[in-house]
Amino acid sequence: MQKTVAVLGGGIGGLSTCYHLSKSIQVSKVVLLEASGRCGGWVSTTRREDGAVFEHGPRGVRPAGTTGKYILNMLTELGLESEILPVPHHHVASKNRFLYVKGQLHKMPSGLGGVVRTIPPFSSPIMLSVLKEVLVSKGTQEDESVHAFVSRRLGSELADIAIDALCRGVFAGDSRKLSVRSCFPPLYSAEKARGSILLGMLMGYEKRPPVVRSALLQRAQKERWAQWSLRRGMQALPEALEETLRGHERVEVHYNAPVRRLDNTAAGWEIKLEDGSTLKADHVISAVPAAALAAVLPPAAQPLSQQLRGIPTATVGMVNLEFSGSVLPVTGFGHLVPSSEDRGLLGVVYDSVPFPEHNRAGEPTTRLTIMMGGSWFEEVFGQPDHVTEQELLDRAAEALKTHLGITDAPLWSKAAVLKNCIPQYHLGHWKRLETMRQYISDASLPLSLAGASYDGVSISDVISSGRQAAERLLGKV
Ligand SMILES: Cc1cc2nc3c(=O)[nH]c(=O)nc-3n(C[C@H](O)[C@H](O)[C@H](O)COP(=O)(O)OP(=O)(O)OC[C@H]3O[C@@H](n4cnc5c(N)ncnc54)[C@H](O)[C@@H]3O)c2cc1C
Ligand SMILES: C=Cc1c2[nH]c(c1C)Cc1[nH]c(c(CCC(=O)O)c1C)Cc1[nH]c(c(C)c1CCC(=O)O)Cc1[nH]c(c(C)c1C=C)C2
Repeated sequence: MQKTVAVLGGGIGGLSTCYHLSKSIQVSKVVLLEASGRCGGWVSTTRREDGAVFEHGPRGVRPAGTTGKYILNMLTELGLESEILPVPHHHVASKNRFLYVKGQLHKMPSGLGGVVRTIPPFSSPIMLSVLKEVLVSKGTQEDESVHAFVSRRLGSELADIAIDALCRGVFAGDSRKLSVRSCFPPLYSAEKARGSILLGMLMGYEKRPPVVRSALLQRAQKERWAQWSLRRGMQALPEALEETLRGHERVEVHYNAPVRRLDNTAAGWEIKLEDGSTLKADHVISAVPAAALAAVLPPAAQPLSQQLRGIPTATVGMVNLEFSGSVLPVTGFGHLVPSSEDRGLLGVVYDSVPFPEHNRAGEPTTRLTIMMGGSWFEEVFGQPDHVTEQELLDRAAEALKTHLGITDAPLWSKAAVLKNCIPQYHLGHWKRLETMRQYISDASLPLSLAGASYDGVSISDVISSGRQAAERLLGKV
């Protein structure tokens, strides 16, 4: 097989796809087509001259699970080992996460002491709900909302407060709409395999593929890393991937190359770009958001486009702030706000706590990120295109004052609306994926799907989706 493969989208998913394709001599040419003038997609870092680093997208990656382990091996291959900033499990940013409920910050229960006692805002010990969970009979539905699943198994209080907030802190989404099967596969699989989340966690619920234990992975396990970032910010990861690809003779990287139309001909794909030029490819791997792929597929693939358009997204209002000195009344990773408390304010990340290395040099400062909107964006702020930076800054300042008592004027700020930045895996997402993949197979379309729209939104999941798309094409899986 000597193929030309076009990869659509230069986010972390598209870059990972190209990286894995480039390792095989079966592919004669890899062409990466990215609409914007930069790589990385939602992975975006501001690096100031005084050394301060601000994240506008992802800020930490979990090394847990197969996908988390795999990415550590990739960091070694990319020569990024010395850049890693690990946060171990015993770090205060791993132990302390807060919920803002009824006008007060509450530390989320953690460790044995935290789960055996009644700790506000909960009215009974979490351990009690967990032990009772073993006795709850197994669900029979093919899918369930995250909220319904947790209410049924662990009680409505945990679902209303903790799980509602968790879904906002990962998907910026609504636990009453998000699918447990697609958003939290371990919970769904544990119940299916063992009849209980607790038993599933204790006894195991799936076979995990072996992962090569590189020296870095062994170090992460020995030091018990909970998450990691990079010294020059998360953007250093797509930059390193891009640099590696640029040095590769079989890879072409095109920026400012928005794909406008895909036509499937007898000789393969004809890819029309915005500038009117056309490229040919034997296979296309799409790593653009589902709706962006739907917009460029030919009319004949309408059933697929319709399914792709059915994957919703959430918009996040994001404000990065820097303050002089130490302004936080508590220390930890940050706090989340359940939707019952404030629909528009999702949470606040205390960036300086896990990553003080990203503070400016020479002067003590505090960096915070306030995240707003998500599934509630339009309801609270109106149309994303009409929301001003000042509105976001004012809303962030109000939250910092009421939640944390911070009234100082910031030294530096940046506000942005991240339109449609997180895909929402709503109830039945798994069935939609099955229908789409069946269509691609039945129609013999030389097309693969990668990126955050399908099988996980975390950096590790998205990198893994690119690797899997490449390996399937190369016949390894
Ligand atoms: C605010 C926020 C915080 C997050 N925090 C974390 C975190 O802490 N940890 C974590 O693990 N994950 C986090 N994530 C999730 C993770 O960052 C994303 O899921 C991931 O970066 C998505 O990568 P992607 O390549 O699938 O998509 P994208 O980043 O959306 O990349 C797609 C690319 O396709 C391009 N494109 C679109 N249309 C076309 C076209 N027609 N032609 C050519 N190119 C096109 C776009 O310009 C873009 O560059 C966060 C995400 C957000 C938004
Ligand atoms: C307040 C909004 C958000 C915060 N982070 C995100 C949003 C929308 C986005 C996000 N955060 C994480 C991921 C990756 C998920 C993964 O599987 O690794 C994404 C897409 C990591 C994460 N953040 C929180 C949790 C519980 C997780 C899962 C992994 C982990 O346990 O570390 C909680 C959390 N997120 C935010 C805050 C303020 C917060 C808790 C205090 C911000």
